[in-house]
Amino acid sequence: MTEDDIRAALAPFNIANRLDGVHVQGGMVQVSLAATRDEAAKLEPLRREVEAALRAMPGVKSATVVLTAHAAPSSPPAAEVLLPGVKHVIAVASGKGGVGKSTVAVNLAVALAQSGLKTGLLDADIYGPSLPKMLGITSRPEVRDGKMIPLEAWGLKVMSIGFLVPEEKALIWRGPMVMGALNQMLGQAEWGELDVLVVDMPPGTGDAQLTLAQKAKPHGAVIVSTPQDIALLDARRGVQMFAQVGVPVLGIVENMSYFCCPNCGHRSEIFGHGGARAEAERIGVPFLGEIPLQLAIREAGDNGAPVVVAQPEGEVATAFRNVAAEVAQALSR
Ligand SMILES: Nc1ncnc2c1ncn2[C@@H]1O[C@H](COP(=O)(O)OP(=O)(O)OP(=O)(O)O)[C@@H](O)[C@H]1O
Repeated sequence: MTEDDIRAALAPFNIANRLDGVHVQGGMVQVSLAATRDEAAKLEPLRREVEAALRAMPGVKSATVVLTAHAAPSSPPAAEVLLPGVKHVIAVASGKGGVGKSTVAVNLAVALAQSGLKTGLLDADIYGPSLPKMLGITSRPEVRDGKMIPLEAWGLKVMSIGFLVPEEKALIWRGPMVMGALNQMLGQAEWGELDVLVVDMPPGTGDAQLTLAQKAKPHGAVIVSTPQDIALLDARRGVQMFAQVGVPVLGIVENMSYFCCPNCGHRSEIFGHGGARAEAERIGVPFLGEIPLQLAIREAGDNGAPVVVAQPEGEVATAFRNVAAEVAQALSR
């Protein structure tokens, strides 16, 4: 049980701007929250809630949360200065797993880099960090002066939770440990100056996703969905989650939109077609484009060279570049 574990456990409470001190010793925890005298009574229920949550953590023998009666610091919350050199953070998210979120995140990031923007990619998918494989990265980041140096691939700076924990173990990590690792990648990696950092979010709309959305403070989110009804329902939840934390949705991408037989050219709409465009119109967010279901996309991902690199002139690369252009334009607005 470390200070970082406690800080990570406190993340969902969104009290970073009040955190005045965290002390941990032998399973005993004390947390101080800054509050003016006038605020103390109002904050008492929150104080008790935080204390109860800490006491329920495995490994915590005792926990006390105190309100320190002086002015709350006026500096911005810690999360806002986690990435000082990064101009824009974009979250790529999906309401459900397996819809091609990581594939879109990788190709979007490479397309942004190809357009001349200094781009980073952060694989925050705790349920299955797949970006190192998709980018052909086999090494691990160096640590210099206590900071991890992101690896470079296809013009991107890359960090992945997969660098910090073996893929098969990510799932069984406890929440605080996962948040600790994500904090490390957000705050203690040497990202340097970046125009855009693309964050591949864990699929779904649970607590981990919400906390991460708050921590990474994205300037916008891209939601990936297939045309299928069930995936669209989940995508809608994703849009709602970002609205809850005040992150604008830059748009929806429809992945696996259609399939063209490479032999006869016949077009099949395996998961339906056009659902994401209709959904985007319904909820009033931009529709960013359609990506077909194509063998080349899967092969490129498995071979460690994203399709925008492997087949830069192809239909799919063009579709990804159009999505990147829309995203870059939305950010510049
Ligand atoms: N348009 C596509 N055409 C062909 N294969 C695709 C396409 N999009 C994704 N895939 C393949 O589908 C599989 C799942 O994709 P991916 O890992 O990107 O999904 P995900 O939504 O990030 O999944 P998870 O929820 O597990 O993180 C991968 O093997 C990928 O190569």
